[in-house]
Parts: sequence; C-alpha cells; structure tokens
Amino acid sequence: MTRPVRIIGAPTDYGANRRGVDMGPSAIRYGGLADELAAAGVSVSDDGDVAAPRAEVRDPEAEAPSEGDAKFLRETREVVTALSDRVTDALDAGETPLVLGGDHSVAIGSVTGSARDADIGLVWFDAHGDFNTPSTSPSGNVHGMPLAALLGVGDFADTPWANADGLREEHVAIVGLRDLDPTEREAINDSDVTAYTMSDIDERGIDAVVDDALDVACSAPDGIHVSLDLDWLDPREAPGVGTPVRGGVTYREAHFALERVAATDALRSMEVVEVNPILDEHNETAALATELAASGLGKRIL
Ligand SMILES: NC(=[NH2+])NCCC[C@H](N)C(=O)O
Ligand SMILES: [Mn+2]
Ligand SMILES: [Mn+2]
Repeated sequence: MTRPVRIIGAPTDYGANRRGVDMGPSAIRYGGLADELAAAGVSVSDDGDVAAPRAEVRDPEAEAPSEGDAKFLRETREVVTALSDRVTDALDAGETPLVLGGDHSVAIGSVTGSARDADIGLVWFDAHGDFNTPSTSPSGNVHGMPLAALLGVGDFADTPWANADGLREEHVAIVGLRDLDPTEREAINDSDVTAYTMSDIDERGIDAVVDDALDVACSAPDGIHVSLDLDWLDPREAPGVGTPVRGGVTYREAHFALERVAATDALRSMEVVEVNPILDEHNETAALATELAASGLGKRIL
C-alpha cells in the first residue's frame, strides 16, 4: 500500500433510526486508528467529519424531518451528498479514502464518490443484504437500503444522488449473508449481484469464498471499494452494533478476509460502518474496526 490514506468521518445515525451509531467515528478514532495505520507503514491524514445536521437542533424554520417509507431520507441525502464529494476529492488527490460510519447509509456517499468517472468493483461484508427499497423495507430504515440505492434497484431507479455511475451488478459481491427480508432475498436473486451466505463460508471456507468475491469485484477495471459492516462478525466479537445476528465470522476469519483485500493491490476506497458505542463493551467493536481497517490497508503480522 503506497497511496496515503485519508480518513473521512460520517457521523450519522439517520439510516439506523437514530440510535447512537453517529458516535462511531469518534469511537473508531479513539480506538487508535491513526496509530494503527502509521504502525502499518501507511501515511495517513484526517479530513475530519462531514456535517451531519442534528435533527434536535435543526432550524425550526426548516422543513420537518422526512418520514414515511424511508425514514430521514432527506437528511441522509444531505450527508451522503457531502460525503460523496469528499471521497472524490481524496481520490483526485491520489489518496485512498477511508470512511468511518455512521450507519450503513453512508455507503451511498462513499460508493457514489468512488464510482464517479470510474468503473469499480464492490465487496460488501455484511450479515445483511441492505437490498431493500422504500416500498419493500419492513423497517423504513435507510441503512437496510444502500446497496439497492447504489444499483438503482426498484424505487431507486433514476435517483441520481444515490445511484453509483460506475458500478455494475456484475462487479458486486456480498459476503457473509445470514439475515434477509423476504423481498430482499427475491431482489438479490433477481439481480446479477454475487451473494455468498454464511453457509457458503461453512461449506467452502473463508479463503475460497473471499477469493471468489474478490475475483468478482476485481473484474472491474478501476479498483474496488470495500464496505465493512461490523455486524458481519459474530456478535461475540462485535457486540457494539445495532442489528446483531448470531453466527457471523470469527475474529481470525475477518482479519484473513481483509488481508486478502490488501493482497489484491486493487483497493481504491473503503469504509467501516455500524459501530455503535452506546451498545459496545469498552469500545471493543470500535477497536476491532480499527484493526480490520489496518489489515485491509496492508498491515501484516510479520
Ligand atoms: N446496515 C444494516 N445494519 N442493515 C440492517 C438492515 C436490517 C433490515 N433488513 C432492514 O432493512 O431494516
Ligand atoms: Mn448489517
Ligand atoms: Mn449493512
């Protein structure tokens, strides 16, 4: 990893219906991110946070927060639009953007920013498909929708602020699925996205699955974006997440996967999301996010 890394915080919890995940960027920085990366020989700078307006302190003259099928969609749009520009700026400067969430809706900003004028691949490490749309979502929470939004699925067709220009379904791999809503399962099956469940990992091992997923993403010409939702890991390893699901990958499997990411030399941009300090135990999930980001960016044991 020769390119410098630029950290960009996206402190929003609008997509998770307001539950504390907006403190993720602070917790991850506090978990020692800059030191961890520096120790790995990565040159790193911190671009601070994008503005994420607090619903509580909004100008009373402003429009009321949006509700309905997708909660806080207008607020989410504000944050991810700003994030998207910051990510593109980092890439234009020859740096690798590392986005700190925030809930997973921030991926709409990171990936649109990374896929501007570039045909990129995407690996989505997650217990969930995040493939809902406003009309199919059972919760209305936008963090369950970013992948569908980026790909222009269903209601998200022709939503320029949320659709990633240079991203095609053929170049997207989801890894570690174990919790899907019925309509999401259908939409993923109908798409050209490649999806690997925890059963695939049980059967074939993390190495075969991750290598196949990376092949899918790396078939895009301009590098890959890696989106790491901390609920990808088993909740015993990562308790500080809002939507934990039993039966996730282990600590070692997660490091292995991110080391493989680094080995491709194709990493263009990355994000770690869904760290919720309110639900965490002694910041261990934030510290884990820090470690895994470092592995993805080239940290080696030896
Ligand atoms: N990024 C996440 N943690 N997503 C969880 C989504 C959970 C559920 N499928 C929903 O749409 O509400
Ligand atoms: Mn998830
Ligand atoms: Mn997710």
